[in-house]
Amino acid sequence: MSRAAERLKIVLNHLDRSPLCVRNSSTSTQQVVYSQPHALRYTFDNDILSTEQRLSYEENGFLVIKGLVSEGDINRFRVAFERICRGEVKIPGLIVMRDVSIAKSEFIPDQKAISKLQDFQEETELFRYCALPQILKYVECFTGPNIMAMHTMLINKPPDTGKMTSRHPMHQDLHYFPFRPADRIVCSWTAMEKINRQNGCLVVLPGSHHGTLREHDYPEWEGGVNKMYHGIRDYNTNHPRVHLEMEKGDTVFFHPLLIHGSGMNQTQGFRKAISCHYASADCYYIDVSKTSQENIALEVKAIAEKKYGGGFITFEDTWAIRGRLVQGERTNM
Ligand SMILES: CCCCCCCCCCCCCCCCCCCC(=O)SCCNC(=O)CCNC(=O)[C@H](O)C(C)(C)COP(=O)(O)OP(=O)(O)OC[C@H]1O[C@@H](n2cnc3c(N)ncnc32)[C@H](O)[C@@H]1OP(=O)(O)O
Ligand SMILES: Nc1ncnc2c1ncn2[C@@H]1O[C@H](COP(=O)(O)OP(=O)(O)OP(=O)(O)O)[C@@H](O)[C@H]1O
Ligand SMILES: O=C(O)CCC(=O)C(=O)O
Ligand SMILES: [Fe+2]
Ligand SMILES: [Mg+2]
Repeated sequence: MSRAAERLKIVLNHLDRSPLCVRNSSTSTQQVVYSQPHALRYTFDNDILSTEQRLSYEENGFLVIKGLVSEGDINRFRVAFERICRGEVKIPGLIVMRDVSIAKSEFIPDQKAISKLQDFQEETELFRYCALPQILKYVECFTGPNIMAMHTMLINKPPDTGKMTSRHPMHQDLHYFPFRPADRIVCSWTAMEKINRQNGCLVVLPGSHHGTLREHDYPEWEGGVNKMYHGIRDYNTNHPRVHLEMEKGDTVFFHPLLIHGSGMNQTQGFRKAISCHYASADCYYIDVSKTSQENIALEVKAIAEKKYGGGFITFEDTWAIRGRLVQGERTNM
């Protein structure tokens, strides 16, 4: 092999790209096949993940860590959530969502049932979740050392009213994000109680993160769909599914292209989970106009304008305003 080809091999090897084809100057095109294990593009090696865990995330697009968040912390998040439900605190930027079947009904037992809190970055107690050292340790394996908490949620999936509106359609979270690269974004999602098929656990399509971002829109569901619950219309229903049944404190980290959703809550309890989407602060914003993300960008812009007035806020701005640095330096986002 020529010196240049040798160097190219070293550089590309460093960039984790294999196998590759290089032109050998002296003879014809030749195939260079590496003998090292398959290149890892989704994770960094910082001594937290075992090789098995790295390979599993690379292959499946998610990783469950058992018992990562303590009972004490979860109980504190629950107390903070209930104070918000009772209207005892006013948090700037917080969005309180009710299930559409309740919001649109005149005959409801509990007017106050809250299905989701969104954007709790200004609520100190809940936001503590996003900065828990044991969570950030894992997040760093996916994002690298400069970490932004971009989106926060506490999901309180209500008992289904019979209209199946407690379901969350199959989707990719990247649909909502005007920043890239996707591989430097990760969601952490922690069960605040035992979560199983009965109360509507997460359902994932392992390996679907290897695909591209798909078109999303409201599903055609008879009983109605919650605002912004877009789904993928034509995902492969034969793709193997995994139901992530989890115990209180178990945490799943997953890639923003992983196709996932959650089932109907067939119990009488409110199924609770807390989550944060992180991105490397080195990510960059993209303009999503005229892409498949334009539909969600217009919806989010409309909500921001209704809340804050204007006409000057871009979809990217709505993210830059909400994002908070949780580790390292705010280099770009
Ligand atoms: C500067 C920063 C600005 C930031 C703006 C932020 C905008 C929100 C960003 C959301 C981005 C999501 C990113 C997620 C990334 C991860 C992927 C997660 C996927 C999701 O979970 S997306 C689902 C979450 N969706 C939302 O939170 C939607 C945002 N919420 C809302 O728009 C409002 O809360 C809502 C739902 C419209 C309720 O508004 P409100 O005005 O408070 O409620 P009213 O009771 O007055 O009802 C008005 C009107 O809306 C109907 N309604 C109420 N609830 C729902 C519902 N859940 N689904 C559908 N429709 C609903 C209600 O019946 C009324 O209808 P009318 O026909 O009577 O007018
Ligand atoms: N406004 C609300 N909207 C949605 N869920 C709520 C609201 N207030 C409380 N919750 C949640 O609903 C669930 C049931 O609350 P509820 O007050 O009925 O019972 P509890 O607090 O578990 O027990 P207790 O009977 O001692 O009050 C709890 O998990 C609570 O976190
Ligand atoms: O049902 C849930 O808890 C998670 C739903 C979800 O995937 C999301 O909000 O992005
Ligand atoms: Fe999601
Ligand atoms: Mg109570």
